[in-house]
Amino acid sequence: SINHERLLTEAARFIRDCYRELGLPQEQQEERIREIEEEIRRSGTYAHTRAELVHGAKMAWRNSNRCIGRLLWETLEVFDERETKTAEEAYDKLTRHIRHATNGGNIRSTITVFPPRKDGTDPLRIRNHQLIRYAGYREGESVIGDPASVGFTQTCERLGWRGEGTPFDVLPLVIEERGQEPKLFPLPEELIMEVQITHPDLPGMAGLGVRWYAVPIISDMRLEIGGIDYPTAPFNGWYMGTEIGARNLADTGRYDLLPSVARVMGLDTRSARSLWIDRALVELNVAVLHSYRQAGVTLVDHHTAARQFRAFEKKEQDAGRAVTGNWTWLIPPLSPAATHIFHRPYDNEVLKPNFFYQKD
Ligand code: HEM
Ligand SMILES: N/C(=N/c1cccc(CO[C@@H]2CCNC2)c1)c1cccs1
Repeated sequence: SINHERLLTEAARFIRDCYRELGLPQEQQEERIREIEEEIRRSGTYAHTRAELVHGAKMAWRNSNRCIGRLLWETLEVFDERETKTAEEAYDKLTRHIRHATNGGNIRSTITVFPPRKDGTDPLRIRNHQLIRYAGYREGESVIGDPASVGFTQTCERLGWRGEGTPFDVLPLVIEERGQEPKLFPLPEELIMEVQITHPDLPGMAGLGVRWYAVPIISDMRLEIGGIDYPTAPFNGWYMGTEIGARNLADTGRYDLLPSVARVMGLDTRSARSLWIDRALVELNVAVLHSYRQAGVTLVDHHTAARQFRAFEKKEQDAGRAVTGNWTWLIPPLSPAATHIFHRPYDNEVLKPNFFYQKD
C-alpha cells in the first residue's frame, strides 16, 4: 500500500544514515533494508534493533533545531523499554528514569523509550508535560503555584488527586494505557531533588521561599525514527539557568517574581526608565546559578551554553553535516545579543529522526 511505500522510504533513509554513521558495511545496510521491506510487507510495520533505537534517539537530539545543548548528543543514555505493557510497569520505569537522571545532582542526559504507535493507536501515553512539575490552583483572580499547570492540575483533581495547595506541589504522573481510563501515580518526595533559591549578596532573596526542581524531563513529545512513532519517550538533560530565572520564575504569566525581587533589592519600581525589571532579572538569574551550584545540581549559564553550541556548529561542520537550528529559540531570553548566536542566521530545515509535538 502507499503507506507501506512511505514507511519503507523513511526506513531506508534512516538505515542508510544510521549505518553509515556507525561505520557499518554497505552490504549489511542493504541486507537490513531488504529485511525491513519483508517485515513491512508481512506486518505493515517493522521493529528497530537496539543499536538502531539508541543511535536514532541520539540523532533526534542532534536534529532538534530549538536546542542549544546539542554538543553532547552522543552522550545520551537510552533505556529501551519497548516491552512495557501496563501503566504500573511504566510507572516503575519512570521512577527509575528520575533516579538515574538525577544521580544526586550530577545529572545524566537520559531517554526512556516505551512501545511505538501500532495500527494508529498508542499503547501507552504520559499526560504530563514534564515528569516533574508544580501544580497551579486558580483562586478567583489569582493563581497559587504555576499558572502553566492550572489546566493539568484540574485534570488531576478530576481524577481524584488532592494537592496540599502550596505554590510548589509536585504533580502526580498521569499514565494512560490504550483505551483505558488514565491512572494517577503520585511521586514519592524522596525521588524529587529540589533547589532552594538564595542569592550570594541579597539575604532577602531566601525570604521569598522560592525553589525549583533539579531535572527537567519532557514527557509529551513524539520521537520519530525511520517512520516509526514513539509517542512516549520521556527525555531529560539539565537546565540552562535562564529557563528558570528569566522565564519560569520571571514571566508575568508564570511565577511573576520580578516585583518581589525588586523589593528585596530596594529598587524604584515606579518608572520603567530605572530599568528595575532588568536589574531584578539579572539578580534572579545570579541567584539561580548560585543556588544550583551550591546544591551540587548540574546547570549551565547561557554564555557557556552558547559557547558549547558554537563548538557543536564546528563539530557538525567537521563531520560534513550542515548545522540546522531555529534562531528564535536558540537565542537566550537574557542578553541574547551578548552571544554569537544572535549575530548569525540558522537554517531551520527539519531533519529526521527528531522530536515533535503531538496533537493530544
Ligand atoms: C544536556 C543539557 C541540555 C540543555 C542545557 C538543553 C537546553 C535546551 C533549551 C534551553 C531549550 C529551549 C527550551 C525552552 O525555551 O523552553 C531546549 C529545547 C529542546 N531540547 Fe535541549 N537541552 C539539553 C538536552 C537535551 C536532550 C537530552 C534532548 C533530547 C534527547 C533535548 C531536546 C530538546 C528539544 C526537542 C527541544 C525543543 C522543545 C520544544 O520544541 O518545545 N535537549 N534545550
Ligand atoms: N533544559 C531543557 N529545557 C527544555 C527542553 C525542551 C522543552 C522545554 C520546555 O518547553 C516548553 C514548551 C515551550 N517552552 C516551554 C524545556 C531540557 C528538558 C529536557 C531535556 S533538556
